[in-house]
Amino acid sequence: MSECPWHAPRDAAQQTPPFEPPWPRPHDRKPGLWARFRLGWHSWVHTLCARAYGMKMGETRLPRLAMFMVNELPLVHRVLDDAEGDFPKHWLLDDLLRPLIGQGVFVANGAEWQRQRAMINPAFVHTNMARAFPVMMAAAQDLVARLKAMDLSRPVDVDPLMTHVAADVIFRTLFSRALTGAEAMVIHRAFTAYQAHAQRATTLGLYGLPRMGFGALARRQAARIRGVFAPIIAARMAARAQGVAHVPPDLLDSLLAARDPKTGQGFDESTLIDQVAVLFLAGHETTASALAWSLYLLAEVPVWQDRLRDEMAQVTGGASLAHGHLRGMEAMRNVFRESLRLYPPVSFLPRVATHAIAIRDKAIVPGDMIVAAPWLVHRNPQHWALPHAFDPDRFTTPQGIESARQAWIPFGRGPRVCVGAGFATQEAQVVLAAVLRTFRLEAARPPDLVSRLTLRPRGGVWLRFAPL
Ligand code: HEM
Repeated sequence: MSECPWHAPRDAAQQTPPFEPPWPRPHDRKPGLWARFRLGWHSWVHTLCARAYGMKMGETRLPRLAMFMVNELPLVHRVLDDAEGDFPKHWLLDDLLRPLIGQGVFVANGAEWQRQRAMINPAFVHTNMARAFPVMMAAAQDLVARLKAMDLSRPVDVDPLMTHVAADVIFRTLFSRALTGAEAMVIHRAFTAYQAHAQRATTLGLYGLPRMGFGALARRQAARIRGVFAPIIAARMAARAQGVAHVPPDLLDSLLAARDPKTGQGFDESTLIDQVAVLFLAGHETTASALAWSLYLLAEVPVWQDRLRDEMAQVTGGASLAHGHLRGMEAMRNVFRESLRLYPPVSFLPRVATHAIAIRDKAIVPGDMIVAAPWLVHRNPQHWALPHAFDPDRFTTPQGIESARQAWIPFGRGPRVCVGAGFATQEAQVVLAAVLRTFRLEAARPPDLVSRLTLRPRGGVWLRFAPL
């Protein structure tokens, strides 16, 4: 049997030592309350000490909150798989996100969550893979055109470019039109500022301190983001009221047609904007971050760029990418998986205890926060060999496949698992393919990172692009 080039055994010269991309070095000892406040003001992963990465469960007491971090797999699974509703989403998420997404499906709990899901589930037909493929291709081609039009003699920050392409994909899926450059800029800037203000407002709240206007600043940025799509929704609702149908129907149409199975009621305008905001934000911010990190990792390890180009050539035979090719692009999927492992865009999943419960030796009381953190689970040496190293091939070994099943949770797991995982993976394949087929990448400098609502590069991801 001839050897498949992208499953070939690793070339020792190329892979040893494996590349270890930047991550915040942990503290030797758990920082004290004031140090945690100062560090957490910017980014929660910067508060972690070395022991946290291998611990089974940790406890942190803040003035307004007791927080338990679960890191042992059975506990992580118990919290996320929660069938009894013992661990619904924590109010902290609601606090962080309400100005942006109201009480949309991402933060709702219990019967209200079930009602919203029943209403919006039919709309997910628009995120069907074959249907979404041409939309993704069009957005990826526009990205390449934007790159070609730039001055490539200098390093380029791919962070806003990835926000643009990911927001463009979800915008086209929702509204059947491309996102403009001006809209993309508003969204990127406003969301970056929103994350900083919301994080500060919440941190102050957790320490029992006044919010010093950060809540109002966050609300202002949220209004700028919602202002991008509110007029589109209002116009579509007005047209519908006059009997003018949008052809062909898109995700927004399906949300407009959604009905509560019990009452037959649709969404009112403000709740509809909330749901659109959930899909828009959940659907692009995370994917944009994952794409920026994927490009950075590929830029640092050029041998992986070559492997992906070889894989594409093999699978497509040099033709343009078709939906049917994606299945065969396993190395590409593994690069994306590894990027999500190292830099999970949703780095912590906060839940709240609804009743008194003992976990290990901890007595948890109602209202305590229980966190499962993809950031820690993905870097726990008990689950992953060389956990801080970039090694997409780990997903092809029996041990890696088992780790992926148990300890790879970038999309969460259980009843609240991400509904867009397949969509995001396909989108990543399409965008990475379009970039790698056109350019050779080189990292200009290692990026810094910051973890707030999402884990993002700080100060941009600066790469050099050389046309192929
Ligand atoms: C790399 C990209 C993505 C990542 C890493 C990601 C991650 C996640 C995670 C971790 C959750 C669960 C949160 C929790 O348990 O607290 C989630 C939920 C969700 N995601 Fe994603 N997501 C991505 C892309 C998308 C896309 C493309 C869409 C839509 C097209 C989407 C829509 C949603 C929605 C609606 C929920 C809430 C589901 C519910 O609670 O019923 N996500 N996502």
